[in-house]
Amino acid sequence: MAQTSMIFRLELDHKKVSFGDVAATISRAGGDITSIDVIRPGHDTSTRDITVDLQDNKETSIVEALRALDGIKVINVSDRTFLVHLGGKITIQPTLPIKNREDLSKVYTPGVAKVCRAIAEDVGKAYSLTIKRNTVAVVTDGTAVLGLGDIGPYAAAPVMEGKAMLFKQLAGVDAFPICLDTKDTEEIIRTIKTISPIFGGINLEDIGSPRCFEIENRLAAELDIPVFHDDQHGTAVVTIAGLINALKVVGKRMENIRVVVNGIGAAGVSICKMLLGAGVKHLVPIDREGAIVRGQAYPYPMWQWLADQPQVEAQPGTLKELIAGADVFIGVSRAGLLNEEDVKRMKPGAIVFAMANPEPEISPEEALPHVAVFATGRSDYPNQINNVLVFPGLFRGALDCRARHINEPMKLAAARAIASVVTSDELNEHYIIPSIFNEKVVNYVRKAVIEAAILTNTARRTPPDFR
Ligand SMILES: NC(=O)C1=CN([C@@H]2O[C@H](COP(=O)(O)OP(=O)(O)OC[C@H]3O[C@@H](n4cnc5c(N)ncnc54)[C@H](O)[C@@H]3O)[C@@H](O)[C@H]2O)C=CC1
Ligand SMILES: CC(=O)C(=O)O
Ligand SMILES: [Mg+2]
Repeated sequence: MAQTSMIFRLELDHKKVSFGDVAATISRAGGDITSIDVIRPGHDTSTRDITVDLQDNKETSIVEALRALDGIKVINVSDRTFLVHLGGKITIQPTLPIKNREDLSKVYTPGVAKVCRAIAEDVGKAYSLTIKRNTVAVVTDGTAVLGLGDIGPYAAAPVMEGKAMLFKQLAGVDAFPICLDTKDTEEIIRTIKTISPIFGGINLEDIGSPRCFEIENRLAAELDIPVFHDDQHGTAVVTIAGLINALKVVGKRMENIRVVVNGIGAAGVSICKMLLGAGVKHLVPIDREGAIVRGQAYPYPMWQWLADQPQVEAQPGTLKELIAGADVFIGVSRAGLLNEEDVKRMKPGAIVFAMANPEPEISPEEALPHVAVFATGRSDYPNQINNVLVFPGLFRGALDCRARHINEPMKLAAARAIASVVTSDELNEHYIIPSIFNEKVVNYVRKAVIEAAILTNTARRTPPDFR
């Protein structure tokens, strides 16, 4: 259950109730008071805002317990998570003020016309004379939002705004959320192509599989700016980074481990591909109907591709059956699919990455006593394996060198760069992956991505610090 923070605005009648009673009541009902603000002091009554950390499901019991106290009026309850979303989370700022007519005639008509003509003569100038060189579209159709599923384009917006904030804060990239009200593959491709002139890159987000594969492949082939489906490749890159370091902790090698990947959708397919590229020889991909088995026929091209790989096991079975004897479990599926009995049957030195968001495949409380390394996609536990470690630095690098594409060598370089941020002195089972607030991450990823882009001839420009 997720931890949240609420503000309870209370009016206290001092003749009937003390603040000590209020604090004890909140604590008994499962809340942890983190701050108190006096909104209206008074001799007989006072109004206070009490900020409380609590489990998501405890709000009602705290309100009921407070209402049951004589002398307390609950005026308002606000969820701090909702408060930070009021009015949205990003804005657009001009780069210079328009103070007088002269400024106006330069940034807008008539002066702007000669800049327009210059770009019309040479569209490459869009990179130097418009926002294109630093702007990325974060595009979704709202069909696979976190692990919440098909919640639609309006409900997807807070996630896309969050990604845009992270792009800006972590890497200085201007990202704009675009939530499309269509699930039609052709319409999505056409729309993204149509809006692409102003963007230097396209970050596809939370588009359900299998449509996401065709959308990304077609756009990458038809556009000359990088197109990157974050849930596929961002997730795969950060997973490989985490695995490189987790294997060092348990003293195992890629070639010898048996890896179960559960959820062969957008993230799962790309993770499986990168695992094979990284040298894994025993792979068990599993979806709802059980294992994807070597030699069988499947309706989706990506599943068929997996079934044709020699490293994929030929053994059918369910997740519960096939997790026995695994060295590594990687979950990019749904909440709560495993229990402690399942992870107990893994090999000694087990590594579990339960990455479904917002709730993992198994809770840390259940898994931790039985596994050597445990990670989730969440920010409130150690070892956060989340694609936020990837997309800011990766796009920073791709934009800075004007990469045409984001290719496999660039992704592998990014994974190794993220892993290398954790030094051998720092590495331990609770610290296999750096924090997103570690300032080295974006710089290391950017550098590695630019080097790989230059080496693979996909860079169209050498940034000044690489000359
Ligand atoms: N930590 C991170 O950075 C990331 C985590 N994720 C999480 O991974 C999950 C999947 O995301 P996507 O791949 O984008 O979604 P998706 O919808 O493309 O794929 C999900 C896959 O899981 C399968 N699945 C559903 N229930 C299952 C079950 N009981 N057993 C086995 N497979 C099952 C579905 O059939 C589908 O193939 C979500 O919870 C998402 O939040 C995704 C991207 C990044
Ligand atoms: C982190 C992310 O992109 C997801 O859970 O979908
Ligand atoms: Mg996502």
